[in-house]
Amino acid sequence: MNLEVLLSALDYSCAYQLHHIAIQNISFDSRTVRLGDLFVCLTGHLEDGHRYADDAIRRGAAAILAERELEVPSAVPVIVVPDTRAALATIAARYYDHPSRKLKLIGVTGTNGKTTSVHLLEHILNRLGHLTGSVGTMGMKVGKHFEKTQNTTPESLEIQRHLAAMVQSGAEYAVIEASSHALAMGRLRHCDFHAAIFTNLTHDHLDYHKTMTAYRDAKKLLFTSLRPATNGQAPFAVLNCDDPWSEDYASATHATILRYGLSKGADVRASDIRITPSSTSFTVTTNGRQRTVKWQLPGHHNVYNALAAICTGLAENIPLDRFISALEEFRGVEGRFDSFQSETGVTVIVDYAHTPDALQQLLVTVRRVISGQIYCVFGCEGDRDTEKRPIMAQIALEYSSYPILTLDHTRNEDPERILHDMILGYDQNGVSPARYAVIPDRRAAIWAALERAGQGDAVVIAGKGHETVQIIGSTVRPFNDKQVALDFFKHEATSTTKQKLLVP
Ligand SMILES: CC(=O)N[C@H]1[C@@H](OP(=O)(O)OP(=O)(O)OC[C@H]2O[C@@H](n3ccc(=O)[nH]c3=O)[C@H](O)[C@@H]2O)O[C@H](CO)[C@@H](O)[C@@H]1O[C@H](C)C(=O)N[C@@H](C)C(=O)N[C@H](CCC(=O)O)C(=O)O
Ligand SMILES: Nc1ncnc2c1ncn2[C@@H]1O[C@H](COP(=O)(O)OP(=O)(O)OP(=O)(O)O)[C@@H](O)[C@H]1O
Repeated sequence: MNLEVLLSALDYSCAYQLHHIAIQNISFDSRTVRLGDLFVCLTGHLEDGHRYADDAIRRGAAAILAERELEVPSAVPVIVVPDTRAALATIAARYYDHPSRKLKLIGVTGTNGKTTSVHLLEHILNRLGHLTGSVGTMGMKVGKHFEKTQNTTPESLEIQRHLAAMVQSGAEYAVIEASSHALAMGRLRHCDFHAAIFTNLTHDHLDYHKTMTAYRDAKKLLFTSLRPATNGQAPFAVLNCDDPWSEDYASATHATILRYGLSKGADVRASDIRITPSSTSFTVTTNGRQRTVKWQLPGHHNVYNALAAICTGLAENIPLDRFISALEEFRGVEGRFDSFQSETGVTVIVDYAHTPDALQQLLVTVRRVISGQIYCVFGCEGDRDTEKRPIMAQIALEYSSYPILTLDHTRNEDPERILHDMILGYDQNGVSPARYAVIPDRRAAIWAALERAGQGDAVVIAGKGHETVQIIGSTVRPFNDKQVALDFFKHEATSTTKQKLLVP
């Protein structure tokens, strides 16, 4: 694409004429630059992309987009803008020809439930014959094409590339997770949202946002970026009316609002919720109509996820009965309440709960279906929100029979420090060490819980869900909670067989 055309929506300064330069591609990582690319220097948390302009030029960059003049070795134009991250979003949308305008783009935001909601909507829309694409924690998907994503909500260039791939594949809907980091960093600028869904706002990410108000305001950006009515279709916002933060979002948007929840004022309301070990059922009331829903996803929190999806179906004029039938077939997302029972009658539940609210919802749900002991193995991530650590440990103590505190990804933080933060409240409140265990090695912690558990008990392994690695310092080692639990039972079975063989 012609560079001057690409930059036409930006205010920039540059000592060179640009109209004769054609660029092949855009990159914000020098390591991926190829001949003829435009390299965009981003200031990161660890590195400053401006330091890599030379590297990008060595690899063939045709031009550099930066926030300041740079001494570059050859006659490569340096284009200066005040904010390269904002500029990247603008040119990415231009480069891919504004793909979000050609899709019904649905954004899901909230502390918990984004991934579940995106997968649920994708499943239902597909079942009803609509082609969709999705982006989130589990990756980017359109049709049979799948790509891993580094972030829940990738950088703007990646987002626009994914949306363009969806348009190319003929998708009608794009359903994407809108993380608060992404909204705050402007990764979703120039995304023309048709709908915004809010799940909930509870304690998380205060390392980044510092205050709950700033965290709320980041999410608000999704509601202020809903597009104007297009082709006679009004944008809509779906809000959880049982969450007090919802009204802030209601007042921030011009879109049609649909509210869901258990309270009387909800447009889509659930009542008569029954949770059994194998299913959850509830009654949905909307527009004076009632319908019973029975599905496999456990817990009140998943009832909320279902209600948010039903609001979306209503706003899209999808007949309620058809929508609910498709919803009932949804089997959940890998690593979210992923459970199995051992031959010895122990229920193992692997779940991605890594926030205080998610952990509480999880343990409350487990208590409803398990009458025996509940062993809860979990850790808190290093280099992330430290404030939530003692809160989560307190929740584990209150809602499980026996917490086993262990490590999650420690990243560059001292593991001792993380565990110290977690048990801070226990120490202050004089909790007896007999009521919990601290086993830093995650594998040993999971095995210790499984060794203690007997028939009718549950072992809840929280925090890492579907993940397949554990990051300790700069080492990324393969690790999957479910596999570790399965290994335990395999080991048990082999040692029992060996013992039998040894008995004369
Ligand atoms: C802390 C943070 O937000 N980091 C994000 C950031 O990376 P960074 O700032 O650390 O990048 P950096 O390493 O400092 O490098 C700065 C720039 O120099 C460039 N560089 C660097 C080295 C080199 O040799 N050449 C080069 O060009 C890099 O490509 C980058 O453009 O920019 C990267 C590219 O966009 C992101 O992938 C990365 O997300 C990391 C993985 C991350 O964990 N982010 C978290 C905080 C996050 O955003 N999470 C939310 C979800 C959270 C949730 O809901 O649970 C998300 O949406 O993912
Ligand atoms: N609506 C909800 N309310 C509270 N907790 C929920 C809700 N939905 C899911 N959870 C809990 O949060 C965990 C993570 O769910 P999910 O992956 O859907 O959320 P997420 O918002 O995508 O999380 P992340 O942004 O960290 O990837 C689940 O395993 C479950 O324990």
